[in-house]
Amino acid sequence: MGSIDTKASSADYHERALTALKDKSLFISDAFIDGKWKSSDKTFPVYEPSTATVLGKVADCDLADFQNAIKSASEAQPKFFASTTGTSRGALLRKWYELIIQNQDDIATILCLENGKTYAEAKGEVVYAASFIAWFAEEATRAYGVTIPSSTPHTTLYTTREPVGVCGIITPWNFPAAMITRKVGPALAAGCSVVIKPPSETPFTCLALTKLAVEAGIPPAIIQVCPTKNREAATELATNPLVNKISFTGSTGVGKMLAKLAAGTLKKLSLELGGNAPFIVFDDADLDLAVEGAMFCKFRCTGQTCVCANRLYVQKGVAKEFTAKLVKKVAALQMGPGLDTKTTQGPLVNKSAVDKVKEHVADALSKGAKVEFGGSAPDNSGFFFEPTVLSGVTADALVSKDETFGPLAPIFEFETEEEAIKLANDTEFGLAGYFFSRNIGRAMRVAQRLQVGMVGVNTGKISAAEAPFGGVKESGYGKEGSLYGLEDYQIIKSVTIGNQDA
Ligand SMILES: NC(=O)c1ccc[n+]([C@@H]2O[C@H](COP(=O)([O-])OP(=O)(O)OC[C@H]3O[C@@H](n4cnc5c(N)ncnc54)[C@H](O)[C@@H]3O)[C@@H](O)[C@H]2O)c1
Ligand SMILES: O=CCCC(=O)O
Repeated sequence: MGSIDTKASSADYHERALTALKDKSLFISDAFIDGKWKSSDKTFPVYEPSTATVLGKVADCDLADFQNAIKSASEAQPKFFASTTGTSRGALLRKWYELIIQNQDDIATILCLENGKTYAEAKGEVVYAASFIAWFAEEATRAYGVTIPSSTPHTTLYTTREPVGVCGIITPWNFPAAMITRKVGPALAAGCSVVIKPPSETPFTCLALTKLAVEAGIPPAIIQVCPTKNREAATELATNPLVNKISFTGSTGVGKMLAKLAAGTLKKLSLELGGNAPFIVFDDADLDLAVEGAMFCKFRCTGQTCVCANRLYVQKGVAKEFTAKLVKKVAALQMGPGLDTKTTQGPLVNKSAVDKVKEHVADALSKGAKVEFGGSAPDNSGFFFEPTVLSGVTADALVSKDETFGPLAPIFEFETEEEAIKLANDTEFGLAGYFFSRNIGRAMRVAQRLQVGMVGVNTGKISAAEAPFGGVKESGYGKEGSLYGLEDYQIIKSVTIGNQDA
C-alpha cells in the first residue's frame, strides 16, 4: 500500500481546488430560506478531512430560521401542487437533472473536499444522485389512483394520490448528494415542499444542488435549506405541526429520537438507519468474484456506507485462500487526499470516526484476532486509517455487534450454512446482506432467510435508482428509490360519490 503524500495534502490543497471550480458561484455558505440566500453572523466550520483544515464556514440556522422556512414551505406547497401536473413537475426535475450532470465536475470537487472520498467516487456519487432526479421525473407522471367497485348502489368510489405536504429532510454526511436527491426527488415529484437540514459535516454539496434546482425553475420556496450545528433548532422539523413528514437517514439512535418527537403530531416517517451487513463467502463461491464484491462493498467511501459489509463470514475450507486474495487487493490501495489522482482510499470524515476504527481493531485483537494487513492510523494531520484486514475474529468482538463505519474487514470463520445464517441474523439491524455461492438452491434459500431489506447475491453492488432501498428491524422503515419511493411522499385519498340516482 502506498503512503500518504503529505505534500498533496498541504494547507492550500482545498484553496487550489476551489479556485479551479468552473462555476465558483456553486460554492455557497448561506442558508436558503423563503426563496432567498441568507447569510448569518453565526457560522460553523466545515473541515476538509485529508488535511483537517477548515474548508469554509456556513450559516448556522437558529430556531427562528427553521420556523420561517417551515412556514414559507407550508404556504408555498398547496400552490405548487395546484399549479402543476405530474408531467410539469417531471419536466422541472428533468431540467434539474440536466444541470447536475452539466455541473458534475464542480459538484464532485466540492463533495470530495467536504467528505474526503476520492474524486472518482465523488463523480460516481454525483451521477448516482442525479439518477434519482431522472428516475422521479418519470415517476411523477405515474401517480395512479384506482376505481373500486362500491358495495353501495349508485355509488362510485375512487382514490387519488396527493402530496403529503411539507417534508423535513435530514441526511448524513457519507453521501452528501445522493441522500438529498433520493428524498427531494420523490418529494417534489409528488408535489410536496421540503425543508432540508443538510449534514453539518457536508453542507456545501446540498447548497450547490439547491442553487441548480432553483435555476431549473423549481419554485424557490418549495425547496429550503437550513444548515445548522444547533440540534435543538433542527428538531423543530420533528415537532412543528406544519411539517407533515420526516424523512431521515442517519444513525438508529437519532432516528428513534426523531420518531418519538414526531409522534407528538403523528407525522409520516421514513427512517433509513444504521446497518451491520453480513458478507458470507461459502466454499462453493467464485472466490475472485467474492473478493471483488468485498473490495467494493467494504472499502467504498472508506467503509463509510450504511450498506458496507461489516462482518465477513468465510467458510472454513476457503478462509485462508479468500483472506490471501483479499489482502493482495487491499495492499494495492493507495491512501491519500481525494483529489489526488493516485488515491483509491480517502480519509475518514473526522477524528471520532478514526477513533471508532481504532477501538474496533484493538477490541478484536484483544479477543484473539490477528492483523493480516494494516491495523493502524498513520501519523499525519488528516483523518486516515489504514485499510485493514483481520482474521480469526471472534463472535464476542465489538465489530460483530456494532457498525465500524470505517475501512476494517474482519474475517470470521464458520462451518455450516445453518451457522452462517444464524450468525448473520444475530443483530438488531437488518439493512443489507451479501453472500457468494454458485449453488442455485443455496442462493434461493439464503436470500430468503437473511433478515435484511436488501440482499446481494454474488455481487457487492446493490444500489441503483430503480432498486428499492431500505431496511428491516432497527435499520428502519420506508423504501427509497424504485417504484415504491414516490408513495412515501403521498397520501391516498378516497372519494365516494353516492346517491347518483337522486
Ligand atoms: N440506511 C441508510 O440509508 C443510511 C445511509 C447513510 C447513513 N446511514 C447511517 O447513518 C449513520 C452515520 O451518519 P451520521 O453519523 O451522520 O448519523 P447521525 O444520526 O448522527 O446524523 C444524521 C443526520 O441527523 C442530524 N442530527 C443528529 N442529531 C440530530 C437531532 N437531535 N435533531 C435533528 N437532526 C439531528 C445530523 O446533523 C445529520 O444531518 C450510520 O449509522 C449509518 O449507517 C444510514
Ligand atoms: O450509505 C448509504 C447509502 C449508500 C447507497 O445508496 O448505496
